[in-house]
Amino acid sequence: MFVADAIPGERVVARVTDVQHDRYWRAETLEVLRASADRRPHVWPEASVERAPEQRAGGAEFGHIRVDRQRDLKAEVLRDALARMGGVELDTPVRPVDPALALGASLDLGTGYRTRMRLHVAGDGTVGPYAARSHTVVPVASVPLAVPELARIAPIAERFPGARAVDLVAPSVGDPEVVVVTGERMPRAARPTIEERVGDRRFRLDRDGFWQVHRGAAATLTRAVQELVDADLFDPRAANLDLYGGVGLLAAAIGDRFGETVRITSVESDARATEHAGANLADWVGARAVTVRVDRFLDDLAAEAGNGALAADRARFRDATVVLDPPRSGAGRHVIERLAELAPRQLVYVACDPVALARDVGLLRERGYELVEVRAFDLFPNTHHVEAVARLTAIV
Ligand SMILES: C[S@@+](CC[C@H](N)C(=O)[O-])C[C@H]1O[C@@H](n2cnc3c(N)ncnc32)[C@H](O)[C@@H]1O
Repeated sequence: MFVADAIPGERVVARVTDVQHDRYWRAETLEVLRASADRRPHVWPEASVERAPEQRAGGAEFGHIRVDRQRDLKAEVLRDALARMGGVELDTPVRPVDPALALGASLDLGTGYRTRMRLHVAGDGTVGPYAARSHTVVPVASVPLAVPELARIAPIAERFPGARAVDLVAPSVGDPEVVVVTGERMPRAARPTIEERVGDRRFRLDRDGFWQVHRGAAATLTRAVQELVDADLFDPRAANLDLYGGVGLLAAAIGDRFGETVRITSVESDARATEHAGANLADWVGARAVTVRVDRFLDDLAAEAGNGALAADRARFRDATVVLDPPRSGAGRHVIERLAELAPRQLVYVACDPVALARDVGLLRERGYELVEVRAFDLFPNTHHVEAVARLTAIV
């Protein structure tokens, strides 16, 4: 039974809300009878267990737990998923974002870190987050997970009749913005762009395009990918890949680590992101960005191989390093099978869902890869989410 708003070991009164699944049910806490020593006042008063469940703001479902216990719980989920689905026994601590990269976020409270946040709009124009597990808009007096400059300008007391949503965006370069989403489609070329800085490097992207949410996330993942790639296995001339590449963040991480001669192709399905990636990666003559779904890209490579690709081409993939950073659902069986056929030397897998990662690790282990190392980062404090970066190498 998954009991929302409780902590393992507590005694609570809970209401069962979902009995549709064979293997688990869901419930929500109504009252805490014996609290855990790790319970604290919720960081977001409107999400507190003292409110009726349907009036609790969603998006901060761990906010009632001390932050170090939150990390332990996430580490347990990762360990359990890797054991059950990946077939690997591995203890991976979940690390807080390095304070030097967290730039003002509170590591003790897990607040002040979100550079992106969506407020939803109710029928009467009021804005707020959705209540947990529903589409009811909950009015709030603050947005504590947002970076301070967004928290200051969040129009939580205003009304936006007719709008679909209100997006808050705080890029690392320039001013924070409030964007009223109306649902009208803007011509591609007219979409506003923003700039993000990671170390000394700048990335351009659409204002509503994908970028890592935590203020320190892009730098944390850049560093993790750079440290996890095994330099002895890295060949700058191989057909290196950055799959699900967005605007080129992780291809640039590889480029910055291994120098200007690096060959790497960033593969991304969103055409606008790829256009930006092309420009963001201009420092490397051997870097390119292509707009295509990863499964299609790998299918085409497989078809070429079937048509008698040159041995030299096949070797360029076998010598390659592949970074992949798929959406929450993970890469999945088809992509993993195709990747395993190309047999690159090493994979660095960036995952925002430990269960999808564990499933894909299991599939890769059945196809000649071993899991060498996993690092996990608390890029979403006060939520159940955790980011993990794994290195797998081909067993020769
Ligand atoms: C988690 S983001 C990672 C982006 C980038 N690596 C970064 O860190 O900024 C996943 C990206 O994959 C893209 N994407 C989703 N499904 C895809 C697919 N089937 N093929 C290619 N790209 C896809 C999304 O548009 C998004 O940019």
